[in-house]
Amino acid sequence: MPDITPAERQARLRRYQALLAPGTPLREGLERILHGRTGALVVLGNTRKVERVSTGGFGLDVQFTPTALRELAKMDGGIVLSSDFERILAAGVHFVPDGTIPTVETGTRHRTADRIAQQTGIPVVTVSASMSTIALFLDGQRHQIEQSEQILSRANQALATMTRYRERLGEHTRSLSTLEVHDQVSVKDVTKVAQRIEMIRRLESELRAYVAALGVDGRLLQMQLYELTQGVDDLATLLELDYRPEQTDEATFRVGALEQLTSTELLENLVVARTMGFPDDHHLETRISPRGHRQIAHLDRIPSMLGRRVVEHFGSLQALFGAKTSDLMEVDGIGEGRARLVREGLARVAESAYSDRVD
Ligand SMILES: Nc1ncnc2c1ncn2[C@@H]1O[C@H](COP(=O)(O)OP(=O)(O)OP(=O)(O)O)[C@@H](O)[C@H]1O
Repeated sequence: MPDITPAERQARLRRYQALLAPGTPLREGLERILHGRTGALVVLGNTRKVERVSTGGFGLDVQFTPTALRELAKMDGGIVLSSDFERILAAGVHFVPDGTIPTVETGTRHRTADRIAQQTGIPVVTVSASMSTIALFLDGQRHQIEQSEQILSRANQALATMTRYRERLGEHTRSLSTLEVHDQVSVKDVTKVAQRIEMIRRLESELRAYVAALGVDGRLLQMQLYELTQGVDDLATLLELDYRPEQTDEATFRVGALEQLTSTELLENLVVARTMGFPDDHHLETRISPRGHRQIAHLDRIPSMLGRRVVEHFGSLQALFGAKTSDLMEVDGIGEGRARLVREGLARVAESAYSDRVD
């Protein structure tokens, strides 16, 4: 395969995993072959390069159906599908890829599949008669196509971890809110929230891969994932708006920058602080004050544009806490009703902070 970025490689893998996910016609055909205890070698597309490594067999060009695939797999040799996977173009094909292409596979079916995929750039799926497994050969790598139960058990573990991460994120943001009211936030308190956001994002990407591989069996998981990740991106944005140092621009202060860290680095608060863009003169204990975006965004019935305007007018959460209804009415778009809503909302935030303990 010509040079492709790791992200493109990942996207390509996801696309083929989705094609092979439970519930798709291709997966159904492969499952039938698996349960019939025969094997198969299926080339997922037809190009000049594929033709060049194909010999013998029967030209068919018939509609793809799971049953047809299962029946044709009984023949010796491999099967070629059209590039849109809608038609079976040939069966009983003997493939002769370049024998010098390195492969770690042992059986002839799997060695051939690996080499065809490497030589032509077209993915190949195998069903192993002896091992009862389905594998996808793509970009020089073998990917096991697992049964839903196996994927689900790992996905459920990841989901349980995600639930714990989400709880911890909730604890850290509540504690941040309390500290904000007392104007006692330090760099460390913000990095702790950012670190949890990044951990959730990492796990989310793992769980998305499970959802893709599970196909129809992944619907419940998808809904649970949606619930658990809701609001996380907004939180990251609000954190950036609240704590971006004066002299720093938007591109240099980003929670998203944490994606470049290794999992060990992500646990180091100081590394997190530097990576997300706190300047060198900020230490973990350096006091910082929020502008108030996050607190205003959580107030009911205040549209976000208006909320931003209020924050920009006052400049800091502390100034907002000190604002009277008449001060708030100086902001364009804020009448007496909304000014009261903001006042009462902020008073509730302050009250709940005084009833919470800060740890
Ligand atoms: N070059 C090839 N072209 C097409 N089909 C092939 C080729 N080589 C092997 N096969 C298919 O694979 C079948 C079994 O091969 P073999 O058992 O050696 O491979 P394997 O990789 O160990 O597969 P399995 O795990 O299914 O036993 C052959 O009967 C044939 O249908």
